[in-house]
Amino acid sequence: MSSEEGFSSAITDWLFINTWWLLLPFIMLLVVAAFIVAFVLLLYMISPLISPKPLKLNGAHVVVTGGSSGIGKCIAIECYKQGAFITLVARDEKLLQAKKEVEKFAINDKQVVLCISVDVSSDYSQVENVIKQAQEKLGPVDMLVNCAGTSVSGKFEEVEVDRFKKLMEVNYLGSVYPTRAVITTMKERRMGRIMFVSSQAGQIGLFGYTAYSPSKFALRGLAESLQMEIKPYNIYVTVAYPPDTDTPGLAEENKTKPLETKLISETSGVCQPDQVAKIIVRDAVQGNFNSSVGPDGYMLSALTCGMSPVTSITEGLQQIVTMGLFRTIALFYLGSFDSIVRRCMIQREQSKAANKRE
Ligand SMILES: NC(=O)C1=CN([C@@H]2O[C@H](COP(=O)(O)OP(=O)(O)OC[C@H]3O[C@@H](n4cnc5c(N)ncnc54)[C@H](OP(=O)(O)O)[C@@H]3O)[C@@H](O)[C@H]2O)C=CC1
Ligand SMILES: CCCCCCCCCCCCCCCC(=O)[C@@H](N)CO
Repeated sequence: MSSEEGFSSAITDWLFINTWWLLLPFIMLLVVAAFIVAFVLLLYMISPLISPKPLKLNGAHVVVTGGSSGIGKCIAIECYKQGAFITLVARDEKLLQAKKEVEKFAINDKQVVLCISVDVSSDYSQVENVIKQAQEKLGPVDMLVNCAGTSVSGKFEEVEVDRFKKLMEVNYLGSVYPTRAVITTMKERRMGRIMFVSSQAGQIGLFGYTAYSPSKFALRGLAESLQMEIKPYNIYVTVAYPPDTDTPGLAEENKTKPLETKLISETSGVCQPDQVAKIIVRDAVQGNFNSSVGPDGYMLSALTCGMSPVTSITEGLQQIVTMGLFRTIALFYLGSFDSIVRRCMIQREQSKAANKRE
């Protein structure tokens, strides 16, 4: 080996080592950049999962539509027990009786229950006016509970055609109007809670609920769209999906309920309104998008979560893990609902035939 060759290989070695070292900062830069990208992606993924700060009910102004009876009245009582100021909204004289009942649960002598008589579904300017009056008396609304609602059950062709419109007006527009009336102030204050009381029949369409279910499904669409708009303003929406609940409303509905609807609804039993109210208020205070009652309610909510927002990491994980299992269980339920409907039909036809023979 000549001395010249030895010299050039020494230079190449030297150059190689030097290039290596020259590259090292770039490699490190790449690694750091990759970490930053991964971190930002992770933050991006979990950002919708970060739970909001709970709302303090003590001293808050809570408006409850449908607050003169059933679930609404119990929600008002639950909030009053935690120190809230209440506005009860409904149409008729049950209001004054309800006011007295709620007042029994005062925890301090400053608390007030205000009653407002209005039909939440007929005229927006009227609703806007009464909300203004309530805000003048008790301050800006911190939480709006849209609970005014009514139901009709019956076979599609037997439900009066007017009823389809009426239910959309009361259950859907009757929730749009009060929400529209409070939203601007809530956005200005960058705080608030809006609750919609849907129903398990707003997650699954059932025999006998062709008029009622759509009006409750509609609330979910409204809630999802609205939540995306108002989340940056720190306002949180909750949709509650209660099962049958022992209220004057249910008693009225039961008078004309088809046997099929009764048998199918029995699956998730009958709840007490005060228990339902406790769960709903807890979820609204925490800012949970979804509020369900009981094991069937839990399964239905996981199963129908679709593209609805999540409010905790555990909720998201539970949905991911349980989806397939719950769908499998659901297929059995659907099979049993179909067989209830078929059995009822056969029985009816047999008794009709027997009546003819007589
Ligand atoms: N009970 C149940 O099984 C279930 C009920 N739900 C839902 O929960 C909500 C409450 O139900 P529930 O407690 O049983 O009902 P109730 O019939 O016991 O009470 C309904 C309340 O809404 C008020 N209301 C009805 N229509 C209007 C209107 N147009 N304007 C203003 N207020 C009105 C009523 O007062 P007034 O008549 O004086 O106006 C009353 O205060 C409803 O939306 C219902 O669909 C959901 C799942 C199950
Ligand atoms: C894994 C899947 C589980 C599936 C469980 C399905 C249970 C269905 C029961 C539906 C009950 C509907 C109650 C409607 C209540 C209502 O809104 C009216 N009473 C209002 O007056």
